[in-house]
Amino acid sequence: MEPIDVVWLKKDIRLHDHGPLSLISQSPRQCIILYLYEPDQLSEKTVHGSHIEFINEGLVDLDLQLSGTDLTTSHSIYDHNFQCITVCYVGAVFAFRSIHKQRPIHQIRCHLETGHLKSFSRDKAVRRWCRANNVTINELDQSGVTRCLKDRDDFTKNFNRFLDQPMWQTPHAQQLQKLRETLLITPGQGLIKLHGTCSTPLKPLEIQQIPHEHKCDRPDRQFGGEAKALSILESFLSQRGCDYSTGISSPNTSWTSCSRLSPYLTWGNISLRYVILMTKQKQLELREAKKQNKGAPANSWLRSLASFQSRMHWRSHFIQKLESQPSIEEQDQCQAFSHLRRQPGDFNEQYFEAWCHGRVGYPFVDACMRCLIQCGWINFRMRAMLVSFATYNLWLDWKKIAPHLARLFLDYEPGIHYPQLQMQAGTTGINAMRVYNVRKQGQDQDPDGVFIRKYVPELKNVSTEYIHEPHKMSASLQKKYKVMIEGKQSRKCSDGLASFVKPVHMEDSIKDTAEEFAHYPYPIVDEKLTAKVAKDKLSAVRKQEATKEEAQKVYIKHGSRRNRSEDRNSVTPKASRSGSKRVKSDNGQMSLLKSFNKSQTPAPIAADRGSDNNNIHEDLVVDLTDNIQELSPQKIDFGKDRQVSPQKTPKSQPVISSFFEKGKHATDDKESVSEWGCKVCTYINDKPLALACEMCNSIRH
Ligand SMILES: Cc1cc2nc3c(=O)[nH]c(=O)nc-3n(C[C@H](O)[C@H](O)[C@H](O)COP(=O)(O)OP(=O)(O)OC[C@H]3O[C@@H](n4cnc5c(N)ncnc54)[C@H](O)[C@@H]3O)c2cc1C
Repeated sequence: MEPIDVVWLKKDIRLHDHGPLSLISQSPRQCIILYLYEPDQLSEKTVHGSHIEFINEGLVDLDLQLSGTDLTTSHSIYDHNFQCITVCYVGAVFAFRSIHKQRPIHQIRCHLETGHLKSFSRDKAVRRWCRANNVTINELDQSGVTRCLKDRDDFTKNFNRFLDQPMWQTPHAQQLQKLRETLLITPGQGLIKLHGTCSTPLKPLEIQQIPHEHKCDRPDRQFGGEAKALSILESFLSQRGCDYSTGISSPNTSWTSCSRLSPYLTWGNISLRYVILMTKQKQLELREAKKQNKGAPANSWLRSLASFQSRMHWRSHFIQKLESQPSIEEQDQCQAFSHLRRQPGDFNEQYFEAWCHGRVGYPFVDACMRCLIQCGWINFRMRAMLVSFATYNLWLDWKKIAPHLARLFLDYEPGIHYPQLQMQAGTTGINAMRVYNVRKQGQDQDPDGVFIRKYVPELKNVSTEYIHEPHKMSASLQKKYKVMIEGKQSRKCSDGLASFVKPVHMEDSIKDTAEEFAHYPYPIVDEKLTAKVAKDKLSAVRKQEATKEEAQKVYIKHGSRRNRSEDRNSVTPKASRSGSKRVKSDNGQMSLLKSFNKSQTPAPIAADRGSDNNNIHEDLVVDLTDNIQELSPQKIDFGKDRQVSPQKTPKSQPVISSFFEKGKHATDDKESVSEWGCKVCTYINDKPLALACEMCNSIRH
C-alpha cells in the first residue's frame, strides 16, 4: 500500500504561513489533514468552553478556505460539515495507530508546541510511537523558540534566524484543488475509518472531560478564525496602532489601542512571523513618510509600533522559559519562595471565591475580573493587578489562581501565563516586587469610573467621588445611590486578613427598603495592611543568602540578553542586592532587573524539554512598560459576527465614551514632552535629562 502523509493541526489553525499545509499542497502523496479533540488534553483544568468555541470557529474558517468555499456564510458554525479536515474525538497516539493500521503513514507534519506538561507528555508519546513504527515526524517551528537550547545567549540569534526565513507559501487555488484530490478521508467518503470522527464541530457540551461549570461560553469574547485575525491586524496597522503606546494601560483605551491579536496568536489563527513582517512593512512606510515631512503622526506611530514589536519578541522570550524549564508550570522558579502562601491556613476559600467572582469590595479589581468573565480579555496591567491583589493582599498561592485565570483568558498560552504569574507573584527571584495599589490604579486608569460602572452595575448610580471607595459612603448616600454596602469586616487582625462576614453591616434606615437596593461587598481585606504584611514576608526571604544563590541560577537560565556588555560587567540582580528595593508599580512602569555578572558559575536547575544537559547561561529580564496618555478614537468589532471591517466609534460608545472628551484623562502634553522612549527596550522614561534608560541601562540615543 502507498504510504500517506498526515498534517496534524494543533495550535496552528490557519492557511497563511503554515509549513505543513504549504508542503503537502505541493506533494503528490495522498494525505489526511487531521484535527483531534484529545480527551487527555481536554481534561486539563485550564480548558474552558470559550476556548473550544474559538477553536471551532478557526476550524470552520480553515475548512472553508481549504474547500474553496465563500467565507461569508452566515450559518452557525455547528451547521458546518467538514469537507477537508478530518476531525476526531480521540487521543493522538490512538488516532495515528489506527490510521497506520489501515494505510502506512510516511510522515506526520505538524508544528512544534511549547505547551503545558500534559501536552508535553502527549508529544513525547507520539514521538515514541513514531520511532517504534518508523514514521517520520516533522515538527516545524512557528514561534522562534528553540528546543534543547543549550545556551540562553543563543536565543535571540536563533529567533532572528527564524524571522529571517521566508514565510511559507500560501497554497493558491490550483494547489488547493490538487490537495483536495489527494485527501484521503473526507466525511462521508471514508477510505479510512477512524473512531470518534466528527462531521461537524464538537460543542463544549458534548465534551465529557470539561466540567459542567466550565462548558459555557463568554458572551463578549472575540470571534475565532483566520479571516477575523487578518482583519484585526489590518485595523491595528492602519488605524488603531497609532495610540498603542499611550492607550495600553487603561482598560478603557486598551480595548481598542492594543492589537487584540493574542487569542489568534495563541490558537495559531495568525502566525507570529506574519504579524512581525507586516508591522515591519508599516514601519518602513512610516519612516518614509517621516522623511517627507509628515513628522508628528509618523512619530507617534513609530513609537507605538516599536513598542508593539518588542512585545511580539517578548512573547517568544517568555515561551522559551517554559520550553527550557517545563516545571515552571508547577514549581516556583526560585525554590526559595516555595514555602510562601503554602502554610496551613494560608489558603482562604472565601477570599478565593470572592476574587474569582469579582466580589472583593474593591470596585476596580471587581470590574476587571467581571470584564474577564464576560469578554475573556483584559489588558496586561489589569491582569498583573488581579494577580497582585490575589497573591499579596489575599495571600493566595499562584498555583491556586492559575487555572481560573487560564480559563478566563481566551488567549491562554502556558508559556506566557506561568512565567508571568510567577513574576507578578514575586516567586521568580529575579524580578522586583510588583504590589499594585488597586485604589490608585482605579483612580489613574479609570478616573471617572466608566469602566467600573459598566462591569459593576451595582455601583452605576454612585457618584465619581465614591466610585473607587463606595464603602466610605454614609448610610444616607447608600440610600441615595441605591446600593447597600454589606459584609463589614468584623475585626481587624494584625495581618489585615479580617474575617469575611456576610452580611453584618446594614444600616437600619436602609434595611427597611432593602429589596430596592443593589448589594456590594465591603472590602474583604484592608489593602494597605495586607500589602505591607505580604511585602515584609517576601522581603525577608529575598534577603537570605540561599535565595540570592537560587535567584542567580534562575537568572542564568532565563534572563533576557539585552545590553549584555554593560549588564554583565557591573550589575548584580536585585534579589542578590541587600535590602531589595520595592517597586511601586502604580507609577505606571515596572521595575528594572539588571543583569548578573557572567563570571558566576552557572548551576543546572531543572530539566529542559529536550536535553539532559542544562548548563544554560542567561541574563537580564524583559519587563513590561505601560504608559498612559490619551484615548483611541476608534473601536473595532472583535465580536462573534463575521463582519470584520473596523468601525469608527461614535462618542456615545459604552465604556470608553467619556474618555473621548479632551482633558478627561490623566496625562497631558506636558508629560509627553518630558518623557522619552528607550530605543532598545521601549521603556518610557520620565526623567527628561536622564542619559541612560532606567529600565535597561542602555545609553540614550
Ligand atoms: C498574569 C498574566 C498572565 C498572562 N497570560 C497570558 C496568556 O496566557 N496569553 C497571552 O497571550 N498573554 C498573556 N499575558 C500577557 C499580556 O497580558 C497579553 O499578551 C496581552 O494583554 C494580550 O493583548 P494584545 O494581544 O492586545 O496585546 P498587545 O499589547 O497588542 O501585544 C501583542 C502581542 O505581544 C505579546 N505580548 C504582549 N504582552 C506580553 C507579555 N507581557 N509577555 C509576553 N508576550 C506579550 C502577546 O502575544 C500579544 O498578543 C499575561 C499577562 C499577565 C500579567
